[in-house]
Amino acid sequence: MTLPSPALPLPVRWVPAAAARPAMSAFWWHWVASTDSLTARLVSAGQGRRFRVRVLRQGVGYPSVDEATALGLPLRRYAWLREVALCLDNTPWVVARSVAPLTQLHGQRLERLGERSLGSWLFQQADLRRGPIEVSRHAPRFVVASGLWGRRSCFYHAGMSLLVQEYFLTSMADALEGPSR
Ligand SMILES: C=C(O[C@@H]1C=C(C(=O)O)C=C[C@H]1O)C(=O)O
Repeated sequence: MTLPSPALPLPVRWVPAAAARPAMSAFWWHWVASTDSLTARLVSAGQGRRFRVRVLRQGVGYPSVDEATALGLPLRRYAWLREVALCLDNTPWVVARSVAPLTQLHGQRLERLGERSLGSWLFQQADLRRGPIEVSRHAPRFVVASGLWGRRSCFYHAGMSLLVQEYFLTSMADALEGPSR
């Protein structure tokens, strides 16, 4: 019998936010279920700490199976991928990975964002729609730091869909004196 290679990542299991709520403190529910800009919320919660988007990785690649499924994209189709750490005073509070099918970009040069927040651009788009928020307790592959809750949702703008996954780190709970769940 051949065992699956340990190098193959397990797919991350996502559930609707409401299904995760009983296991979540009110503190984290407030962060996880919010549908406005996380960037804006972090700036405000930072209380004068300097907010910075640190780009960890950006470019063209293949989405994972669960990412492709969330976007309704056939497997092995190229996408634009962006992984960032959202930092306050240089401490990462959230890590995020965004995935957009290449064929839907219609000339949008998202790499030009650089260290500007994707959220601050997205939330300026008048036609922006956001799909339902899903939650996971399992750290996705792109997260190396220890985290508490992950969430994801798709944004839709000008014929483009963009899956945004955000993982809240223990450093954020520590800084805000929030609970660990
Ligand atoms: C979607 C938002 O944008 C945030 C900023 C990101 C970036 O710059 O890559 C990625 C995900 C989000 O955490 C938001 O602010 O709500």
